[in-house]
Amino acid sequence: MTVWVITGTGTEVGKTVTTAAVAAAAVAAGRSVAVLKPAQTGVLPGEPGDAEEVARLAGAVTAVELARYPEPLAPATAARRAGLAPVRPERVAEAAAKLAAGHDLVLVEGAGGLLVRFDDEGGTLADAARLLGAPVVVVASAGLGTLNTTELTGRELRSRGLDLLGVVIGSWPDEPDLASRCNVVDLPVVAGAGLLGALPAGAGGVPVAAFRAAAGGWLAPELGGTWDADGFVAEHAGA
Ligand SMILES: Nc1ncnc2c1ncn2[C@@H]1O[C@H](COP(=O)(O)OP(=O)(O)OP(=O)(O)O)[C@@H](O)[C@H]1O
Ligand SMILES: C[C@H](N)[C@H](N)CCCCCC(=O)O
Ligand SMILES: [Mg+2]
Repeated sequence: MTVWVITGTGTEVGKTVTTAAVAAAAVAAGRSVAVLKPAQTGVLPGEPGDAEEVARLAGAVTAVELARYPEPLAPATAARRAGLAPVRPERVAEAAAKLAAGHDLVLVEGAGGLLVRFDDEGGTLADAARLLGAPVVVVASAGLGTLNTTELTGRELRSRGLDLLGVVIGSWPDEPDLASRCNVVDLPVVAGAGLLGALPAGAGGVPVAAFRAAAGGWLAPELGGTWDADGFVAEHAGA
């Protein structure tokens, strides 16, 4: 039973669509998969959250959300303002471990970036990853600005004794600019870990059959796919 924590260099970088691609590749390989979204914010009761979006895109996965809060804010802030109980890292770890007992692969998607707080005591996804002893995948943006946020995230993971599996570019543009093309070389260097995939921009919006058929081609073997980092860099690295 494997647990991977999926964080990002921020919000809207492509964590959900990357989680869905990893789940889809695992399901295609005959593995049982669960996705856990500890704290979903910015959605109302009845609206689909990230866990449901992963299930929609990836197919037969167990989708679990521990709490949801109406305002599109950090979970700690949203919980406080809603007068609702926050999610604690200990509960996240407990829920993930329980899912791991019944699934080959458990994917835990954070909210926003690594240090976004679940609660007002400073509990974060990093604390849950530590409790689980689970490695972490960082989803990063492609363009200018990503080197700083990726290096900061990698340094924080290592300072906490967490294992950084690697970096996935959550949305690779159709027409990558110079910074994006240079970043494919520099991202693994500043992260101190390999580039493990690149999802094409808009991947979350393709028909699900196409998503499931293509997902493995966006991810490196370390994440269950066939994507070749060296070939991608050779094709796109900035001239
Ligand atoms: N089905 C879709 N169709 C088109 N665009 C989408 C779709 N799903 C996501 N996106 C876009 O892709 C980008 C990344 O969204 P995504 O939900 O993956 O971010 P995230 O990192 O998971 O954010 P969060 O911190 O809220 O979990 C956003 O700009 C979003 O609007
Ligand atoms: C609402 C958004 N889609 C995410 N669910 C929460 C992102 C919190 C980011 C907090 C911050 O880093 O400022
Ligand atoms: Mg998400």
